[in-house]
Amino acid sequence: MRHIIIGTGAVGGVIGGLLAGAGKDVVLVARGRQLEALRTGGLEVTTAVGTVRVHPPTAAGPQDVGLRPDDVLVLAVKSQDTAAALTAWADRPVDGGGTAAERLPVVCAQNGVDNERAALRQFASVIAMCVWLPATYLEPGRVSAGGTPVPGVLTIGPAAPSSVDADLLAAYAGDLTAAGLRAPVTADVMAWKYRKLLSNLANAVEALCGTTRDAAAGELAARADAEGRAVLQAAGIVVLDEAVHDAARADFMMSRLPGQEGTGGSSWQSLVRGTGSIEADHLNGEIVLLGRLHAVPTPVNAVLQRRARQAAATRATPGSVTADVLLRETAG
Ligand SMILES: NC(=O)C1=CN([C@@H]2O[C@H](COP(=O)(O)OP(=O)(O)OC[C@H]3O[C@@H](n4cnc5c(N)ncnc54)[C@H](OP(=O)(O)O)[C@@H]3O)[C@@H](O)[C@H]2O)C=CC1
Ligand SMILES: CC(C)(CO)C(=O)C(=O)O
Repeated sequence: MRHIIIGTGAVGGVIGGLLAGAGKDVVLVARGRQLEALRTGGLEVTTAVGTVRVHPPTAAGPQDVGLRPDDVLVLAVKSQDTAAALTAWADRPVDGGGTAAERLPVVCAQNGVDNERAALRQFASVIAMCVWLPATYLEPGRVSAGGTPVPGVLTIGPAAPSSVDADLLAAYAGDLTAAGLRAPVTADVMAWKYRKLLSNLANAVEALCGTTRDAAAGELAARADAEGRAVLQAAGIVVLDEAVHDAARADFMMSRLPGQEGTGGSSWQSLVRGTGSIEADHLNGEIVLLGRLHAVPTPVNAVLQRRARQAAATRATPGSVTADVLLRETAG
């Protein structure tokens, strides 16, 4: 099996780097300064276990890769970049005949719940991954993950019934496990991802306010979560049972590494890097969309979605607005 990591940022870098460090066949797809750094110095991955530096082959896009029947396409771009990435890879020929969309599995190593739907529109075989991996893009060529006792827990399963061969899923989980990650396989992975979506509603709070830890930011995050739960219930969507969620998380700490305590999650990192876009349309925006479809008001997620999008577009840094201001806006 060869792992083609499409989007070698924080999550893609950690997963691809650990796989390469374990001797697995990996191709790192990246762009800009990250691609230059990977080509000149390789990729450094630091976890609580230690640091590895790996030098797998790199690619700027599908034009640089001769696809093989044993390839797995691992989508690790932010959700707003999913459609472009899928379209770029879908119609590429695979050795022996057929296209990537017909023959190769896609793994959505992403937050949110709409990447799988986008992938299933084009690819026949889609693996969903619930990513518990506190990963940081430190600088070009360097990433880290602070989870303990393993860097991350990556729960995987078919994104749609019968869309994934069971042997392939087991082999993929085996490679992740060999890389030092935990990779439980489950038939109800989308229920795990909807539960994770609820946690990720606070990503925008952290990015906008710089923290989720003070009282007002905590209240904002709690209200976003309550709206999310009401919407998912109204939509009849199955969310992972809280007891199962807590048990699965019991011995796993989503910590940051020493010296990186001041860093934040993926949306916070988007603002710090000034990438100009943020994932809120696919996180808080998913709740807003479902709220509209099922007539459940979502004022808190709507404010977070709009404010996060504006903050990214104006290159605002984390902490540009207080939670009190946002709470007042949600009141109308
Ligand atoms: N970071 C974390 O701790 C966690 C993140 N996640 C989820 O994982 C996903 C990835 O997040 P994260 O790793 O933080 O994001 P990053 O922004 O760190 O990494 C994504 C990378 O993909 C690159 N990219 C985008 N489009 C393409 C493309 N078409 N071809 C090649 N490279 C591309 C980006 O380049 P550029 O910078 O130029 O845009 C960037 O380097 C998101 O869904 C996120 O929510 C889930 C759990 C934890
Ligand atoms: C849970 C968390 C915050 C881990 O970093 C995450 O999923 C993210 O950064 O998007």
